[in-house]
Amino acid sequence: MEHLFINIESLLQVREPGGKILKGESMLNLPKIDNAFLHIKKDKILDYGSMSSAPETSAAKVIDCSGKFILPTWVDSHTHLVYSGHREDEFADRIEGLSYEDIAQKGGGILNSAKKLQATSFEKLYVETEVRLKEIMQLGTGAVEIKSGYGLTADAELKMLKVIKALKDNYTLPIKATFLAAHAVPKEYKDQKDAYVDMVIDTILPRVAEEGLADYIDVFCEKGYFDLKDTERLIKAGKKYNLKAKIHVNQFNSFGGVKLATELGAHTVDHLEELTEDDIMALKEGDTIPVALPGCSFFLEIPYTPGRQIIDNNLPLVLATDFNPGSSPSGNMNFIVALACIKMKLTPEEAINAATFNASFALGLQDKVGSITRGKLANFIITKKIPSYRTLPYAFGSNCIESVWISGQPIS
Ligand SMILES: N=CN[C@@H](CCC(=O)O)C(=O)O
Ligand SMILES: [Zn+2]
Repeated sequence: MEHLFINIESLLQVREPGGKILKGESMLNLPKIDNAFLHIKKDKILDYGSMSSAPETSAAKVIDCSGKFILPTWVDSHTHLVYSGHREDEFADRIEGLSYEDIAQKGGGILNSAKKLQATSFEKLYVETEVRLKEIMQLGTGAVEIKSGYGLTADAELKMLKVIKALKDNYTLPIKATFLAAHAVPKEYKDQKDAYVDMVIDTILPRVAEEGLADYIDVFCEKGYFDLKDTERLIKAGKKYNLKAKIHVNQFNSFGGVKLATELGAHTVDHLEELTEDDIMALKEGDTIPVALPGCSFFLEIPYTPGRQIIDNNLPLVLATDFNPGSSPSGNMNFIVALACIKMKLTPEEAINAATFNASFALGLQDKVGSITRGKLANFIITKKIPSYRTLPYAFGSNCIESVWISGQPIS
């Protein structure tokens, strides 16, 4: 099946194949073609250009896009989409003055979600997660990373990863799975953190690798969770199974995790709300990609990742939702792009680049998604009739999306 989209007000993020991740000033450039056409065949982008060179074809269904913009779907490179139940009570506790740390200390937080998830069947967990996956696709996400980490036992971690595997099998959007058993020390291992890390490395990780259930390994490197030594052990253990590292780091404290992760060649470092000059230096010395999660800053009222400073240091930046029940219960990438502009002072062009093209590199999906490029997946957003693409972050609470296409099909 072929589709030809014509009279597109502006076709955004148009790039030739083989580009590199955007750093510094290059993030300001959002390449576009005004008054454009887009031609797709089956699940791929076949061609695009200005309307003056639009093909005359009877093979394609023609769709008029006058007044509308087309851009690649968002790439959400950091989510915890698999969870069971919610944590609204903790939300209310925080409104009454408790901090995220206070709640975790009383057995809430990640351990609360782990308790719920351990008691939930695979089938129910799949259904709960699928609802969220469908929701984020409607919101324009066309590739996503999903983590384990609310299991914290071999069985429950594998259950989570199998839910992700089932979603990979049942949906055409690219999904990457990340193994995050080192998300919190479970109650059963209280005061025996080393024994828990041993168990993760010696028992769960080999099974995860053997069954091919993960693409990445992650650690919550933070005071009260996992320290530098644990993080190093887990990154090195993942490497033995060819799992690159994506690390939760510097969410509340900066104590050397960024330097360690970059030196060990982590693929991404995510959060970075607390970032020192030394951390910036470490990022500049390596190839590790910094990922900001402004939904978490918004929801927990903690500092925003200094994205402006990261870009001004000629580094790349990626934006993601961190969709999870505790610190960011939203998978709305449109809101993330708006927050990045409003709170982190990114320009709309920088924010869109961080949430599409650069984000595809954070998942190793740069040959498949992230831009309008011949041969890439036909995963794109058609906006409503809006005055400018800058309306997307500007009208932050409005739904500017008319339809979302994944693998050459409109999703319903
Ligand atoms: N910080 C660690 N993990 C999640 C939050 C987990 C939770 O509160 O359930 C995050 O990325 O913010
Ligand atoms: Zn997270």
